[in-house]
Amino acid sequence: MDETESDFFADTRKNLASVFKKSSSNVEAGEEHMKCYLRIRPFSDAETERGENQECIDIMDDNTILTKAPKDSHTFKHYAHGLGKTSHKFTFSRIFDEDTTQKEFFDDTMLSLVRDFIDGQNCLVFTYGVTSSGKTYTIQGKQSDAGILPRALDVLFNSINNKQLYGITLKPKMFMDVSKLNTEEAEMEKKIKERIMKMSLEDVRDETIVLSISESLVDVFDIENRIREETKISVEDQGQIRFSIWCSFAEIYNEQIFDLLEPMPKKKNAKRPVLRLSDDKNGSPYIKGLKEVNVTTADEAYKILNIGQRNLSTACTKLNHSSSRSHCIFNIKIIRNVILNDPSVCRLSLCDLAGSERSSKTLSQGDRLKEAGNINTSLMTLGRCIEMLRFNQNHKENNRIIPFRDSKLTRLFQNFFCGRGKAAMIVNVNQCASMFDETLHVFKFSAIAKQVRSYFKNFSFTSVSFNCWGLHYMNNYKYP
Ligand SMILES: Nc1ncnc2c1ncn2[C@@H]1O[C@H](COP(=O)(O)OP(=O)(O)OP(=O)(O)O)[C@@H](O)[C@H]1O
Repeated sequence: MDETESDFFADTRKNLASVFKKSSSNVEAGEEHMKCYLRIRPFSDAETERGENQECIDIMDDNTILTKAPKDSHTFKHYAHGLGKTSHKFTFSRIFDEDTTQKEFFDDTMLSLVRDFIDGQNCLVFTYGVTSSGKTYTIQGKQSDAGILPRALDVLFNSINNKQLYGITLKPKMFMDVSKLNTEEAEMEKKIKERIMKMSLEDVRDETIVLSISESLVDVFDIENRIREETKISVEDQGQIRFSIWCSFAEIYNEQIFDLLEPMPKKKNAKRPVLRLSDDKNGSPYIKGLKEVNVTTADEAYKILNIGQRNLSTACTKLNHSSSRSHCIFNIKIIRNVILNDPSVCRLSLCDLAGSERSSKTLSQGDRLKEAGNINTSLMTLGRCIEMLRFNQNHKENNRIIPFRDSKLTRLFQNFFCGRGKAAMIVNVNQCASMFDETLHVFKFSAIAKQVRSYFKNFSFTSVSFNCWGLHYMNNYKYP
């Protein structure tokens, strides 16, 4: 190659690299402590009547609370026997009191993550708290007052509205790969979507599992009348880009994974198909066979959420009639198709964890006890992973194995904790005196979690390769 030619290629490479860089993603690589938000829910009338308000939680400022053990709690009794303390101080990235509206909560916590997600970052948000503490209310909310998930969907579609990829030509696969679809495959995808969208209440009527439909979902199919989030994030600086959005919804129940977009089996005693975890070529775990549905509007995505919610198995416990006994993970994937570039994928996962209380509190028996045991196993594993992550970050020379593989939940979270995304935790609490000991556990868990640093990379930029005029660009990603 003579000098002029090599100059030409060098210039071309430079130009393309700048196009590539600009249009692929705006998110910088970095490191930050995992955001840990506390949301305190108001007392219900019944709780007030029962005398649950004993001023156990005192909000000192935007970041600090002081807990005071009520007289009937184990914590207080231990103290009376000379063990421990009656009051503890905890800090959070931000504390939201009982008067915080859904809109305020979304704007101050989730909106920046949605911005990162639209810019190409993988993000995980999970709620942690005892049963009836407001986890589902925070994620899903009500039709008239949406939680962070429907609002995130609105912001996403408001932002990419006129920049959607036409037709179903690409589909996400595995953790964050993408495949090209031929005409037949595209037709198949359309049919799968039509089938899912047609699912209605009738499909779950015969179900033998106890199903409890949350009050927030009574009018789920009156979607046109829902209140929408109007915020929009500009994508103009992302160059010539087209977006394609895909959703999936999974449930982990008794350490088994189910597709919430799979119709409930009609026959009595028929079992729901169990899905398995698999690793992609980068070692990233993903749920094999989980249906991913192409959605073109926020309303479609919202309908998917509600269809999945209807399929969700719930068990009645003494504490909360409609208490959710499973971990539910709603995934949104964006395929970013940039001119001169291979498509790339980023994902936002929102996980509504099962209640963190111990089984004795919920008077669980038999199957319910097994259920509660498994919930606690995965939450305990999550606790151990978070503790080990913190240990490893403070002992770089003496790293220990993080037990991600000990539960399905932690395997799925693994990527977000290991440099392939950002994670944020929402701690939900009620202020009931009778739940104080359990709530204190939640605070102690969050005290460790908030010390974990998340390393994140601009993954969509670093993992993409492209070919042009014989040039080949490939960036190998090294995990921190
Ligand atoms: N911030 C809030 N403002 C008003 N009501 C709330 C708030 N948070 C929760 N609630 C109400 O409290 C009750 C329990 O909330 P929710 O069902 O979200 O709890 P949960 O933590 O998801 O429980 P589970 O783990 O059993 O599913 C619901 O009736 C919900 O509407």
